[in-house]
Amino acid sequence: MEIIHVTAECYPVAKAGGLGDVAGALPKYQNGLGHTSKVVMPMYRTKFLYNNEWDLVHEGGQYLGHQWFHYSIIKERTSKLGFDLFLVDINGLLDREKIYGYDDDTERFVGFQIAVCDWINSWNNKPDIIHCHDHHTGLVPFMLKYCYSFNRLEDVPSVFTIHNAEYQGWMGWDKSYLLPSYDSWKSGMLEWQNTINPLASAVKCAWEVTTVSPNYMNELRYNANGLEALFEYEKGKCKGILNGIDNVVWNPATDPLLVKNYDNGGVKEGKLANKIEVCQRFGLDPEKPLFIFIGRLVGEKAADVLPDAIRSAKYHYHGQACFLILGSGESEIESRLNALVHQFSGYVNTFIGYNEALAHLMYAGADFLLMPSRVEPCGLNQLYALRYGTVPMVRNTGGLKDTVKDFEDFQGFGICFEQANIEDISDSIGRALHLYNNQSEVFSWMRNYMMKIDHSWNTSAKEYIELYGSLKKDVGKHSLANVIDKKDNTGGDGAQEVKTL
Ligand SMILES: Nc1ncnc2c1ncn2[C@@H]1O[C@H](COP(=O)(O)OP(=O)(O)O[C@H]2O[C@H](CO)[C@@H](O)[C@H](O)[C@H]2O)[C@@H](O)[C@H]1O
Repeated sequence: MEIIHVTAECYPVAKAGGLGDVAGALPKYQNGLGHTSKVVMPMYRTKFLYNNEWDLVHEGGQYLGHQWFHYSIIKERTSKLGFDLFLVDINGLLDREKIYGYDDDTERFVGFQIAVCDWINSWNNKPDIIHCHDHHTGLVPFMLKYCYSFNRLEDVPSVFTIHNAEYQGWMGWDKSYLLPSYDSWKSGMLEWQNTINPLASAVKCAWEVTTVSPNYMNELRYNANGLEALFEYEKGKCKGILNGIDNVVWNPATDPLLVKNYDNGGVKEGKLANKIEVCQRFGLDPEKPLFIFIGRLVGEKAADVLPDAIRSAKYHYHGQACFLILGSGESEIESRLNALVHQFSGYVNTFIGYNEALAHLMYAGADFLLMPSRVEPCGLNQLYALRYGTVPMVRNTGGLKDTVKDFEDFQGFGICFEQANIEDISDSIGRALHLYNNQSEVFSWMRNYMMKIDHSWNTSAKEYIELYGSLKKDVGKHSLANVIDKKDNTGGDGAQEVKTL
């Protein structure tokens, strides 16, 4: 099958979080299964762009609202990432240093989606699947179905994967003119609660919707930042497929970013060498267990609770532990964490910013990884921690619940707790310290066991392929539904009409 992934991020081209990791790995594993999986994303001004060679494969133009824009599609010459990578260059709109965070992000990503649809529409063949990721690509399923210019693609199955439903890409109706002209009876397919909601639109229009873990799929029906009723209604076409990890990029035996590589056999010595390096860099004591947190410093990750939870643990357990936090986000959380560094110098330190190399070293050097997330659709950090022999400490939510089992349960290998509050986090740190100081045999068994768990993309890449296969079989059914849908211009939901066929 020929699959085209449409995404705003892809590691190592441009990554802001877990979406980049998934888009950089899943296509490679799908190609390994004998398919042709490709990635198309915006052309930002990144190191990857300047350090690689590119061929121009297409040029085109379209309207973004009333303004005509020209776009180019360039392809990385050697397919060195294990898949064909295409970048969309829209001069002045996409070619910026950051991925997100501009006032005109709405225009940027609508322009990107129009260019992608226009480009695919120009192919001689049609792809078997168009797989879109998160709200920045959420209007593509609508455009394929209802925008007149892309009519030819209406029978191409679209899959939409939700990496995080907290962010939905809301835009006011005053921006609807940005979209290519569409069947106005279908404007209901763009809307949720009086605004254009690209994530909701994708859930309505995509042929199949996936989330990045099964448990998160269930949770969305009662906690989806306002979209609960939609997920309940569309549950028939929604499925959770657990994320995997790229076992080549994340392998402690070969990772070039570590000071010492190790595998199961040498885990104790290997981790110690990396821990000494981390501790020296941040003025921490390598004799003490090292707890780390890596991620965006936002409420969703419960980063706001961290400063008080660490302070509480510091008092309760008399400074038996060291903490290192890597991340950036809300400035208030950043300054509260930095205040902690001054208060507990030698015990707590931070790196405020984004640093991929340091993240690898920290997964290798730490003893415990804290993930108290309030919302965690899958979570990759805990999977990296497992692979590097670092005990994950997670709140029982989303994908964390699907991937970590408490060490006091049968064959458990992590530490789980229920609430993202000071007490639960601090108590868990107490349990971790007890494990580290008094149960060394259990601790080393856990390290060995967790490093052997296979969380690579092998299984999940196959699950996606099976899903695509089932959609290909449905092409006839969907085309017929579209015909009926077009005759019945009531603005109703296409999914309902499929059921009545
Ligand atoms: N300051 C920093 N420096 C270096 N590296 C940093 C960093 N901050 C984060 N990272 C890295 O970014 C990635 C974070 O991935 P996560 O899956 O844990 O969260 P995220 O919320 O971004 O992803 C969303 O999408 C993914 C993918 O589907 C879901 O797993 C997740 O639950 C969902 O919230 C990891 O590779 C981590 O090491």
